[in-house]
Amino acid sequence: MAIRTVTDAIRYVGVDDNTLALFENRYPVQPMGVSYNSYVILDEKIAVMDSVDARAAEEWLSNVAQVLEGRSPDYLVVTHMEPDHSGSLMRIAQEYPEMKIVGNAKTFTLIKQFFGTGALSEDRMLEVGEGSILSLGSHRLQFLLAPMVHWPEVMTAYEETEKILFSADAFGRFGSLERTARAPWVPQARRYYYNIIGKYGAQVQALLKKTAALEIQTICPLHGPVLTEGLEECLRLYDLWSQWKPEEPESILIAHASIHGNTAHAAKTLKGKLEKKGVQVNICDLTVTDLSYAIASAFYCGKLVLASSTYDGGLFPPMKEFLEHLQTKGFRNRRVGLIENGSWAPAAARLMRTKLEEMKDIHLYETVVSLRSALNQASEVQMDALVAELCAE
Ligand SMILES: Cc1cc2nc3c(=O)[nH]c(=O)nc-3n(C[C@H](O)[C@H](O)[C@H](O)COP(=O)(O)O)c2cc1C
Repeated sequence: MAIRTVTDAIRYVGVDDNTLALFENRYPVQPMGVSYNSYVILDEKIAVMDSVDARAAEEWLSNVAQVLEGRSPDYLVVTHMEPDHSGSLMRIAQEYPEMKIVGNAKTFTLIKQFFGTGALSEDRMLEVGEGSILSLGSHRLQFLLAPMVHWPEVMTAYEETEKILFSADAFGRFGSLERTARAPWVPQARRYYYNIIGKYGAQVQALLKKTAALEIQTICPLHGPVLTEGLEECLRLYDLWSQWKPEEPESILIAHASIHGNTAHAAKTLKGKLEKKGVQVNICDLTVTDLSYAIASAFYCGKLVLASSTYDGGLFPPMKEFLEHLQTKGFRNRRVGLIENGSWAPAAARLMRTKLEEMKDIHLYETVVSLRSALNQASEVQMDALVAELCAE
């Protein structure tokens, strides 16, 4: 039971999931867990804001019932239909047969796709659109559509009286409320943003333009803590991230994928040389680091050095996957240096370049460090030239 008070009239009834291994069956969420957030607005009319993953249905329904104290909700607002927020929709719909489901036209299409055309009777569907108002009494929800942030039917709701933005997945972060109560918002919000929403920067920008006109005192996202402090910083970062701008333009991430360790050694040597010049350097071993963390680190820095072994005439798979994931998430607007290794026919630099050339606004440094098995005098000269280029701008 994790009922929390957002304001006198608004309660958090979401559920922590501390046992899920992979969010979206892909992104590790251990040991921090994840929360499926849901809120109840108590007024003359009662609105439940979103449901939760089916894994958490029982606990959520019990939380909702406790807050309702015998009343029935009038509305379930569905900000989007992704199953981690809609998996319990039919359960609550059955529990409270008078309750209407509030969504936009696309929401109802998806409800029919997920649950069948006859799952909800037409008279239970209350369709809203851009700017629609749902009055609950002293609370009024104004709907702002946010298509493709990051599903087509996403909408947010601004509660005008208490100046609360129910932001759907925007401003969410990994980490259950219990386990990450004192953790800073930014690191897991960044990893969540770039991996889950990152591709849709233009659509996030469109949403930010709409919210800029609102006075927002609280943001209630669908994962992670309710945001009441430091909102300006959260909004600033979302503005930056959604334009694919680095947080630290001068910082360098060295990401390496090495089979037997020689390429990794070269990457570490480069790190040492750069640090001697006073540069802030992060290093990431792609063979042991989960992609979602590597992606977040790459977007954080303005400069990236990729170091990869050649593998059967191709890229060593951890580097290949990293580049593909970067591309999917819209990686752009960065300066990139290359280190390749190959014992008989190195091809990694050419292959990395080809992939990077498919991305927008990538500036490749002229010097390529090409190793034949291990770093030697000749390749170290190349490395020093790359260091000079990396430090020149
Ligand atoms: C399965 C396998 C395939 C490889 N394929 C190539 C290749 O196609 N071309 C090449 O030049 N080197 C190839 N290599 C050699 C690697 O690139 C070699 O490990 C590298 O030169 C040394 O760097 P490392 O210690 O970082 O792995 C291959 C090595 C392995 C184990």
